[in-house]
Amino acid sequence: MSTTKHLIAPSVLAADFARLYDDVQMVNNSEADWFHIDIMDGVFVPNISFGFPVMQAIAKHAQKPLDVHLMIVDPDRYLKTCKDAGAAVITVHYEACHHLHRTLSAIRELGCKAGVALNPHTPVSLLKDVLADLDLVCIMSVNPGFGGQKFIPQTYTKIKELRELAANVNPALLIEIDGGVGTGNAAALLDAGADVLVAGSSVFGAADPIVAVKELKHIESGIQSA
Ligand SMILES: O=C(CO)[C@H](O)[C@H](O)COP(=O)(O)O
Ligand SMILES: [Co+2]
Repeated sequence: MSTTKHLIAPSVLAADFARLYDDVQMVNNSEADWFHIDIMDGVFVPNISFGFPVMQAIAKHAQKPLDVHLMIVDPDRYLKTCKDAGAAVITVHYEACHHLHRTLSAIRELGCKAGVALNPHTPVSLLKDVLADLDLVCIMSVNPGFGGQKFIPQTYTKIKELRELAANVNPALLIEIDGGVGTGNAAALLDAGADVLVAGSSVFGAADPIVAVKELKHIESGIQSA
């Protein structure tokens, strides 16, 4: 039986913030691999989610790595705070960085995995000269700022383009898809070359979130592994 290689990262943005401890335990007890933590500043995106004190509270009880998605301007200001609050992966937005190579080096110097997120309008080709300095690229399949939005189909092409671009420079690069992911598009995303699936509303909005995670975890890519 082929073991699934892809990772599932439930987005806490879609959790019940009035019962956050219970939702953290749900993720701990599920087959999820990471916690996806969406930090929004109301400037880079037209929404404010939560900050580092809430992230620290999640980290206290989380039994899986925290995959932090910084949707904030000038993220260099908060890299150490983010690390100290428990981040394992820190993803900054390409569109929010003036000196991306320096920011990625700073994330790695903190001991975290370095990720870059691309808005739907941002081509993967812009990452050409930093691909070797990256552990993860988060391809936004919605416009960032809100959960529960409609998946943007152009994402499939972007995944294939990125996989090709990174093939020689960084074959181990993790491609993460964030926004509108569920059982309806997961197999096609894996076929296109995705490694990590972020899922907010399709998990926390499900009748049984544990089952929803299990279904995403056990979805097989249609392409037989070589
Ligand atoms: O980064 C995000 C929004 O900016 C969220 O991670 C993303 O939307 C996941 O939520 P959903 O699965 O409900 O779309
Ligand atoms: Co996100």
